[in-house]
Amino acid sequence: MAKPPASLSGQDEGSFAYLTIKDRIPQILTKVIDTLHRHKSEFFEKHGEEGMEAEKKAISLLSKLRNELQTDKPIIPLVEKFADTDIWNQYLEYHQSLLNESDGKPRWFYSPWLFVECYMYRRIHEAIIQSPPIDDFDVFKESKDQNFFESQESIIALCTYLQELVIAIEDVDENQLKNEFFKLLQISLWGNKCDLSLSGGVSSSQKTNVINSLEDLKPFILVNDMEHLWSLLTNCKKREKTSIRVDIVLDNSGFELVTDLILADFLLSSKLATEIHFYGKTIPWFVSDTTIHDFNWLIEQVKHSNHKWTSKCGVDWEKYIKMGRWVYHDHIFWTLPHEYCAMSQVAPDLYAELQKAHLILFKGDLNYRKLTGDRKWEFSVPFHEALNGFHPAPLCSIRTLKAEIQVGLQPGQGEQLTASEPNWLTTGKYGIFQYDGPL
Ligand SMILES: O=P(O)(O)OC[C@@]1(O)O[C@H](CO)[C@@H](O)[C@@H]1O
Ligand SMILES: [Mn+2]
Repeated sequence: MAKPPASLSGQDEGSFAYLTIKDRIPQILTKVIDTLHRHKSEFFEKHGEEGMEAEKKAISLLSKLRNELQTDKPIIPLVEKFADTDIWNQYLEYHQSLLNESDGKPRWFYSPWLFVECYMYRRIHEAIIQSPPIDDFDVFKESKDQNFFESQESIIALCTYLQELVIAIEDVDENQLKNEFFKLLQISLWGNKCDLSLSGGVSSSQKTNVINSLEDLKPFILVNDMEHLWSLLTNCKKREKTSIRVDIVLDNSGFELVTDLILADFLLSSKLATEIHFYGKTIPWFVSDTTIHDFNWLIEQVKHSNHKWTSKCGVDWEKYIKMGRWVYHDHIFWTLPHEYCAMSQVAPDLYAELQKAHLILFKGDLNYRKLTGDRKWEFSVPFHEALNGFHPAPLCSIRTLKAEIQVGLQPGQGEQLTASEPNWLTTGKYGIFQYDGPL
């Protein structure tokens, strides 16, 4: 197989990677520092003087980090001892070994963007865990929760839609069922527009009812493999009958997570699947990504809604978890900097888990970057090739485009878009359902 192309990186001045490292990441760091400041009295109430000292320590570590970044200092090893520390430091050494002597050390604007951006979030976590007793503070929790509350109207509309569908599901014919499946897939796709790291942590919630916009948004789906997903699941149903497992590698909490849970509920209610496995992040990640706390918190909120159909969703979701029909998994691999083609080597247990799925849905932009290695692929390279050997089970990326990477387009399609709309890759306006697996 030919060597994969070079990584996206901050070396390319003016690129989205460059602008992210130069502007967006420092902005996120500043916001984190501000969040800690604002929680000062809460830390004092909870932990007394010690809490205040911890806040100071975390802020000084984060200010140091911001300075390292802005002056393009070398990437330094992690110092604390956490479950993933050695793997991170080995990864850093590996990148060091790739450089010639004249290149110096891995640096913020020089090394692969995927590496330095993941490293930044890991260093934020390091600053927090080095600052007990506030070492379990999630610096992004507030904005994730705010996104959920600001999206209330859309959430209620979606929950109502789902419950009305579920009541009638026995009478829905095959064609209608397919139509509903496609609708809920698209809702989950456009739910990915709402991540908070793209907006530099500034609120980005869903205020309109997305169900009514689906037809208008269709032209913006650049790769649409929804039919393959339908064939795959209906064929599984015809053949296997007993168990059909769909795994969802989650992305953002708040509104996007609701759209994913609605889809997951529909898969069970329609019997297109019999069990759903979710994967979240073990540490706060890329501002809005889902941790187990966010997952449980959101279901609890939905359950206690004073809207009848919304709370019915929460009650059902909790029941699915109790029955083991919904299973949540944690794994440190998801917050490492590795491309997914390295998973079978770095996290063979996780790879083996994913192999049990009949279909894996990868939500969001960062998952796409890791699936394709965040490299400068030509737009027309087949998705299968860009996956570079990562094929645990049939899989599909459901992503709105928020980074300068896209494969599997028709010849000339990417170039045409670039000519007419220079920012098409990074605004989240376009989306894909990109499938890889047997047809
Ligand atoms: O994975 P998500 O939530 O869809 O997007 C994460 C994201 O905002 O972070 C990166 C830049 O900071 C971009 O690649 C991408 O837009
Ligand atoms: Mn995200």
